[in-house]
Amino acid sequence: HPNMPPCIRGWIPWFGAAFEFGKEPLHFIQQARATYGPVFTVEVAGKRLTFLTLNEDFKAFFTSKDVDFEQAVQEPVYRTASISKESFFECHLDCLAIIKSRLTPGNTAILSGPLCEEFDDHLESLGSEGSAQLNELIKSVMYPAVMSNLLGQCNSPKSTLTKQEFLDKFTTYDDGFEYGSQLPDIFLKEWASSKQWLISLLRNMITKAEETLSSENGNKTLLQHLATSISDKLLPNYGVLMLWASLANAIPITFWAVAFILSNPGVYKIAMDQIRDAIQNRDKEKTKVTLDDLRQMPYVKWCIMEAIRLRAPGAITRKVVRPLKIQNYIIPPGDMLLMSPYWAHRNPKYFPDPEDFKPERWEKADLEKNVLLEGFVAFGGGKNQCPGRWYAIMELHMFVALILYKFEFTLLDPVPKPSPLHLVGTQQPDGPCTVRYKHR
Ligand code: HEM
Repeated sequence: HPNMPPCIRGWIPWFGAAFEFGKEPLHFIQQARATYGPVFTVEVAGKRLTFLTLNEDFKAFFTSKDVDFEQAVQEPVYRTASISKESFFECHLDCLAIIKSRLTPGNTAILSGPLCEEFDDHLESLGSEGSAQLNELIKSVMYPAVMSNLLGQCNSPKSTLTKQEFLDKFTTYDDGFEYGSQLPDIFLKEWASSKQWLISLLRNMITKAEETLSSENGNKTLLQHLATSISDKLLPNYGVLMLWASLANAIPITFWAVAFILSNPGVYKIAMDQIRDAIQNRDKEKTKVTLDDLRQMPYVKWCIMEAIRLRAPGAITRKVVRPLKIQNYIIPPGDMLLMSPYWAHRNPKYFPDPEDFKPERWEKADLEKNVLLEGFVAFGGGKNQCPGRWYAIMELHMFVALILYKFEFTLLDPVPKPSPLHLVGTQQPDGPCTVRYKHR
C-alpha cells in the first residue's frame, strides 16, 4: 500500500530486522523512532510489528474497532498456557468479566485486611536481621502472600521447601515468558516443564478451592469465583495466566519502588515520617495497616505511582483487523500494533525531567478519586485495561509501608539499571542489589 508507514527490514530476508531488534528491543524502539518518525513498522521473523509512539494516537490504539486485543494475544496465550484457540475465544471474555468484577476498588478494599496479615506473617519470617538480594527478599514475601490472598489460604505455599519450589518454578516461567510466547515448547525444555508444573499446581488448587467452597473467611476467593463460573477443562491453564498477570508486573515494580525510596535520602525521610505517623502499632504482636492508615500516607502512594511510571511495561499489543488510519498512514490488516508505556512515560510534555524519580509530580493527580496523571498508560487502556490495577496499587502501597515500618535497610549496591532485554511486562533489574536489613 502506498501509504504504509516506513518499514525497517534489515538485510536478511524473512528474518528481517530480528537481529538488531532482538539485542535490546526496548532501546531499538527509541532509536527507530528518532530515525523513522513516530509511526514505523519493523519486520521480525515474518511478522510486521507497527509501533505508535505519539500520545495523540493512543486513543485509536485503545478504542478503535479496527484493532483487536484477543487476536493479538491468542497465539502467545496458546504458547504460554497451552490454551487452544477455540477455548480462548470462547472463555476469555467471561474470565475477564469475573476478574474485573472481583477486583473493583470496593472489592479490593475487602481483600486488604487479609493481605496485610499475610504480608506481616511472611515479613516476620525474615528474622531479626540479615542481608539479601532485595528482589529475592521481596519475592519471598509477596509471592505467597498474594497467592494466598487471591487463590485461597489453603493454596498458599507455606513451608520453606514448598515456597522455594514455587519460587524456582515461577521464576523460570516468568524469565522465559517472552521467548516462550514466541517459540514452540521443544526449544525451551526447562521453561516448558515449569509451565506444566504450574498448570498441575493450579489443577490441585482448583480442586482444593472447590472442596473449601464454603471458604476460609466467608468470602469466596478470586479462584473460587472463576471455578464456579467457568466450566472449561482448561481452567487451571487460565489460572496460571492469571497468577502470572498478578505477580509478573507488580513484584518487580515493588522492588523498584523500595530501591528508589532507599536511594533518595530526602524521599526516604518524608516517606518514613508519614509511615510512622500513620501506623500506630496498636498490637505489638502484629502490625495492622488499614486503608485509613494508607490514606494518611499520600506521599508513599506517590512514590509507588512514580515507580510504576518509570518501570512501566515495555510494550502492549493489539492486532489490526481492518485498514487503520493513523495520521496520513494506512496500517494494513494483519499487522501487530504496539505501543510502549515505558517510552510514553518519558515524554517531557507530560512528565518533565522524565528520567527523574519525582514523587511530587503525583500531587496533581486525584488519587483519592482514582484519577491518575494525563499521559500515564502503565495499565493499558480501553476494554482490556488491566483489571488488577486497583489491587496492584493497594498491594504495593500496603507492602512498601509495612516493610519500611518494620525493617531498617541499608543499600549495599547502587540501584541497578533496568534490563533492556524484554518488551513484555515491566523491567527486571540488570544487576545485583544487595541490602542489609534489621528489624526495628
Ligand atoms: C503494577 C502492576 C501491574 C501493571 C503495570 C499491569 C499492567 C497491565 C497491562 C499493561 C495490561 C495489558 C492492558 C492492555 O493491553 O491494554 C495488563 C493486563 C492484565 N492484568 Fe495487569 N498489571 C499489573 C498488576 C496486575 C495485577 C496485580 C493483576 C491481578 C490481580 C493483574 C491482572 C491482569 C490481567 C488478568 C490482565 C489481562 C486482561 C485481559 O485479558 O484483557 N495485573 N496489566
